Amino acid sequence: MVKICCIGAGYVGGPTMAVIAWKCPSVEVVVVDISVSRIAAWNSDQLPIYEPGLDEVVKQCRGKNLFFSADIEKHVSEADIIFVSVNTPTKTQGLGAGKAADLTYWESAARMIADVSKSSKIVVEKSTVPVKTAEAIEKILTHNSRGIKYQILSNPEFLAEGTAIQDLFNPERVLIGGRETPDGQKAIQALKDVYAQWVPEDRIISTNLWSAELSKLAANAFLAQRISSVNAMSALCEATGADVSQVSHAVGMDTRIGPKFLNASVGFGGSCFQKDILNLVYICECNGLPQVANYWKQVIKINDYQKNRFVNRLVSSMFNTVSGKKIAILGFAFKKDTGDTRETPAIDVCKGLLGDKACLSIYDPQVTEDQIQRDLSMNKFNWDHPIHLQPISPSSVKQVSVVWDAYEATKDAHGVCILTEWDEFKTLDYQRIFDNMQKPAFVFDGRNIVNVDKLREIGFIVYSMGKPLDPWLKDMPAVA
Ligand SMILES: NC(=O)C1=CN([C@@H]2O[C@H](COP(=O)(O)OP(=O)(O)OC[C@H]3O[C@@H](n4cnc5c(N)ncnc54)[C@H](O)[C@@H]3O)[C@@H](O)[C@H]2O)C=CC1
Ligand SMILES: O=C(O)[C@H]1O[C@H](OP(=O)(O)OP(=O)(O)OC[C@H]2O[C@@H](n3ccc(=O)[nH]c3=O)[C@H](O)[C@@H]2O)[C@H](O)[C@@H](O)[C@@H]1O
Repeated sequence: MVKICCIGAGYVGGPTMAVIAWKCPSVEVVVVDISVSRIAAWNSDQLPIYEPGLDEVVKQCRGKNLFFSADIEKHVSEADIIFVSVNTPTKTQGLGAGKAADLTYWESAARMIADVSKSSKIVVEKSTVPVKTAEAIEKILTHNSRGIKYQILSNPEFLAEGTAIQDLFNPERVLIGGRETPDGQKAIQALKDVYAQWVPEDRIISTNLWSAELSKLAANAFLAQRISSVNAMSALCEATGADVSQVSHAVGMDTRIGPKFLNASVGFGGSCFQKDILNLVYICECNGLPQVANYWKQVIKINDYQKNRFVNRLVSSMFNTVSGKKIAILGFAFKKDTGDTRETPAIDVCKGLLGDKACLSIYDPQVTEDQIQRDLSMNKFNWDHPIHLQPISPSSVKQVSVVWDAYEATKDAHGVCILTEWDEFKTLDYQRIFDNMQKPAFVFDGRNIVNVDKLREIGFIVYSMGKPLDPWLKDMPAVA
């Protein structure tokens, strides 16, 4: 029986291994983590992450060929294939701070593998890492090998949160990079054999190590670039009276461009887009390519501009002050169908409004009060570390209350901000919300999910990203 061990029981390690276990009953899969509480949660009825369809897959396999354990060394030493899916956050200090990937967790995992291994291993990079990381890992392993052979593979993950199980069941491609040596090719084949249990062979592609590592950074950069492109257009739409949804539709009908990933928004979030682009920028700079670095930097700059623009629109349309005003925040997760708040645009928008002394009442169906308070009091980049190593939230932010109902959040509010596109926000009783708000009542839709005409009929002043402006907003001072 092939034994797989995955180091890192997070958003990638957990679902990916659960699906491998489900699809490969003859493989034993153990997921290990330094966070004991996370492992306990994986072994309970309340999984540590919310992902549609995940519960069922875990329940079917757990205890049969899928295990979650904090006994890292035992399971690493017994495994044939070791996936490493640990955090690779942006460095906060020292060389490359604010850009380079922090490989501390990766390196400590690699050293531990070298310490405990007694047989040959295939070590698979599942985390997103800088190009050439495999070389560094190879050096750590071989310099400490005591005669044991290691093959390093790069097998980046392309799943998106909220659709992870669907993406893993039916991936558009599985990418495996390895050494172009006979041993390297043998290792690629061994991993191919696992995926081939359910992925059609033509979708499993193999490349050299560096192409696989770079393809992952490139894919995320291209995706984020699309969003920044459409968001840049949204600003121009507002200035000219064009409607960004109509522009996206018309542009996306060109099959060379395609219709997906062209929704204007308050900005992209999530744990990876910004981190991976910063990482790419750093790699370009280190390779003497400042023009290329600057090109990709713009994707992040437009994203920051979009979040600022949203806050400025809000404040300027509410008589240039939100001091002491209740603002309802609907949605805090970085996208729907996840409870993940890493780099969610809601953090920047909320901090912007708090900076103008607003009182926020926040509702998200999947995010806890504790998480929101932590996010609003934590420094940038401190969030992407193992939970037990994160700073303890100093004190809760006083002007923030977290409620469990959209109607409660909006009661007596001056304005409503929609920051996550949860389906339930599309079907709220907006007449009821209007009746219970201060007047004039504002809606700022950062996800373009409400029916603008209907809301205006009710009496709301509505701002929707990239849509023709409400006459009220046209008269307000120009914004950034
Ligand atoms: N979240 C996502 O949708 C995707 C993430 N990725 C990449 O996958 C990697 C992991 O991301 P997530 O799963 O989202 O992070 P995560 O934070 O949810 O999970 C990482 C886990 O690794 C554990 N860990 C850290 N160091 C460890 C060590 N030395 N030994 C054992 N466990 C250790 C942490 O306690 C944590 O539970 C990152 O490189 C990310 O860029 C790639 C594709 C999608
Ligand atoms: O490396 C990763 O972590 C993953 O990053 C993204 O997945 P994810 O961040 O989970 O979610 P996306 O659906 O890509 O959304 C990212 C952000 O962009 C925003 N977005 C997305 C699409 C769009 O048209 N407009 C838009 O603003 C979303 O609301 C969200 O805030 C990629 O889609 C995955 O392929 C990749 O594996």
